[in-house]
Amino acid sequence: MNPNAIAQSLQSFALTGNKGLAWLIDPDDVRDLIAFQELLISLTEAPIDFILVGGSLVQQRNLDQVIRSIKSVLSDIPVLIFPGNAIQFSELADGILFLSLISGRNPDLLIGQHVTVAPLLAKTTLEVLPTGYMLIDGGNHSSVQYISQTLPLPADKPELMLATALAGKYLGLQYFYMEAGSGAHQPVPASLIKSFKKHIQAPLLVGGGLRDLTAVKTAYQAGADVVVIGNAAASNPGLLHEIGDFLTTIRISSN
Ligand SMILES: CC(C)=CCC/C(C)=C/CC/C(C)=C/CC/C(C)=C/COP(=O)(O)OP(=O)(O)O
Ligand SMILES: O=P(O)(O)OC[C@@H](O)CO
Ligand SMILES: [Mg+2]
Repeated sequence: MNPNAIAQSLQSFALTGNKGLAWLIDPDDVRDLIAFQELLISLTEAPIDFILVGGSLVQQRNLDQVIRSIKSVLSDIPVLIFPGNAIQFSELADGILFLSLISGRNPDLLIGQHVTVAPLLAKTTLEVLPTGYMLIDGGNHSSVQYISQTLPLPADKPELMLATALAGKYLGLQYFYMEAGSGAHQPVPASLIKSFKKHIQAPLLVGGGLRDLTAVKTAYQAGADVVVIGNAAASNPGLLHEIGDFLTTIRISSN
């Protein structure tokens, strides 16, 4: 496999204006492997660009098993670790979002966990994607906020988000993830996404509280390159098909 395949794919979304779809699987939610395999099989036709695997907590040691299951059914979709901490590491993944929580001031999540896992990463072929992770206030307390013990960026202060993102860019971060928090009451506002994209060309992932196609379209129209769907995919896997149909239509009409 091309060692930069994921980076190139993310860059091409940002360069071409094509839109991407990522499905977030929390390994803690995978308790019944047979039901999980059935869910994967039901999604073989959905045009999912990336599968993210991770969570704020680790309650079971099943990361390898979950990735093996994904690979056995959806072998062509890159699997990226979306780590809450350095424990969430598997050589079976294709890449890792090497998150630095730049909206916060917790050194362990800016550089600490990274030092712990870097020597292991150096021994693998995982693609490492240096990513500025910005937690945005989604109207409720998220697991990320609690676990990280950090304050989210205010949702109505684009200038604070932009200063943070620019600092991340100048530090060399190449990808950005605007996160309202899993299950956010309000997703990241379009105004923040627009403000980011007006000033920064880097690929932008947006997630947290995107529950329906309307919310996803709003994020795309504002400039999100990739949207991340977690909870809503678990309660309604049909949403991934709906987004897929929408993407197929816009990809055809832009050709
Ligand atoms: C680079 C390495 C190894 C670690 C970086 C670790 C960092 C910066 C973490 C940021 C803070 C954090 C706790 C992120 C978690 C992100 C994540 C996987 C969220 C998924 O959603 P959950 O927060 O698990 O949602 P639920 O509460 O719905 O389970
Ligand atoms: O579970 P949801 O609300 O879709 O959030 C997805 C992701 O952004 C969480 O890290
Ligand atoms: Mg979780």
